[in-house]
Amino acid sequence: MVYILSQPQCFKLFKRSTVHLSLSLLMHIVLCRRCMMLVAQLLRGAVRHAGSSGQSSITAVRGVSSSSHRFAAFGRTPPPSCPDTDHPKILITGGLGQLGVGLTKLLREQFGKNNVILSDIRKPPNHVYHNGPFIFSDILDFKNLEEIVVNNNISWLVHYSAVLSAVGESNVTLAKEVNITGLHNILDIATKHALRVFVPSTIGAFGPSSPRDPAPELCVQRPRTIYGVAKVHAELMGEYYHHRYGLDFRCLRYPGIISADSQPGGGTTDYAVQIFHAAVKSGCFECYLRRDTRLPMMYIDDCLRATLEILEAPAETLPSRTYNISAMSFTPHDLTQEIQKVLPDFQVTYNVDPVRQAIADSWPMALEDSAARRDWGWKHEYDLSELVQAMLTHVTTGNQLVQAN
Ligand SMILES: NC(=O)c1ccc[n+]([C@@H]2O[C@H](COP(=O)([O-])OP(=O)(O)OC[C@H]3O[C@@H](n4cnc5c(N)ncnc54)[C@H](O)[C@@H]3O)[C@@H](O)[C@H]2O)c1
Ligand SMILES: C[C@@H](O)[C@H](N)C(=O)O
Repeated sequence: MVYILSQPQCFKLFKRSTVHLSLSLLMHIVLCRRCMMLVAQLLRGAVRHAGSSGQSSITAVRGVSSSSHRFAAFGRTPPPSCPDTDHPKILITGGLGQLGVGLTKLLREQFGKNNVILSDIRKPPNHVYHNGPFIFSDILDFKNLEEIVVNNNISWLVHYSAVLSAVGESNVTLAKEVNITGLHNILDIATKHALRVFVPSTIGAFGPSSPRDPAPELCVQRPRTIYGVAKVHAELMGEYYHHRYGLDFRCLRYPGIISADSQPGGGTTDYAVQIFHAAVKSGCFECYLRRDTRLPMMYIDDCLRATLEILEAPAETLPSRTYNISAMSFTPHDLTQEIQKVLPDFQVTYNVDPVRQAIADSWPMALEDSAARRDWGWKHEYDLSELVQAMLTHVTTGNQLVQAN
């Protein structure tokens, strides 16, 4: 005899957390699709469990249907009651931006696919969705964020959600909400649930009265953008929570990050990504910054490795909780010349955007990062020539793949 259950019937069945589902009973019922996924998870856990204890029945997970978010997460990640190893369980907010997908890949390689949950308020592309756990999370929704942290047994939180410098100047209200109110939610939840929390800061946390060449770790910070003001606020709040409540807060001031397979999200340094795509596709590029605008920059692989390194660093090696990290500094003209060594016909023209130029002029030309090198062994691998080689190779290969498909 076979029983076919509808979704509500399945919910009822699983809601009774004390019920024991025997394997023979399961063989006679056909569950709805979502519940089949849950049962598969339970069976996997039971097989592991049976291997050690010899039991052959499965206890339904308590309260499994009490929340749709929790249920969705169970469908895609192991239940919190069966952590597969001692690895941290990591949540990345704002993970669909320029940096999040790459960091997710690196952290999954290090800690296991199911231990890293990517989240954002946008719908992920198919290849991201199918690559590991993804969940909707709006950092402005405190309750939803806390529920995700608790239900998934999160121990580390990487907070990437942000509104970047140029977009922030065009929508100050949104930047205040996401970059300040959102950060408060993150710090409060991280403190309440004893999480390790990583919040990136930026060269944008310095301003025109900061020393510019190079900007040291500790100096005057009076940024002129809402993005920069929010990042100084994040640095200070994180350090305050660390000293006041013992929060394990870790922060790196990133330079402008350059990546081949992810697009920048509306910052002032975006030109340094766009230029490579233009060089490969059309052989010409119109730059919105002046040719002599020198800014600190870094290849994404170095940035993500630095992030993993500070996340893993033993607390006693971190006398400071906010570090500069640096790799190279260049102007649009320097970058053009380096690209022209490979693509001699590449042409760049300049059409300066006054908003982004004013932002860039208020930022440092270089960062001083000796504390990171001394305290936790930071070392960059990519200088300008290696960056250009890597970017041109990746962008060209990416283009060929797109054309081939
Ligand atoms: N990319 C860089 O050059 C650079 C340099 C310095 C610092 N940073 C910092 O690194 C972090 C990641 O940068 P990025 O370049 O990937 O940013 P991005 O702008 O590309 O992505 C930010 C993500 O945040 C998400 N987001 C916006 N509002 C949200 C909300 N309410 N809830 C949840 N998510 C929300 C967006 O959907 C987006 O996917 C940011 O904090 C940024 O300030 C980046
Ligand atoms: C520098 C960094 O914070 C970001 N890329 C921006 O330009 O806004």
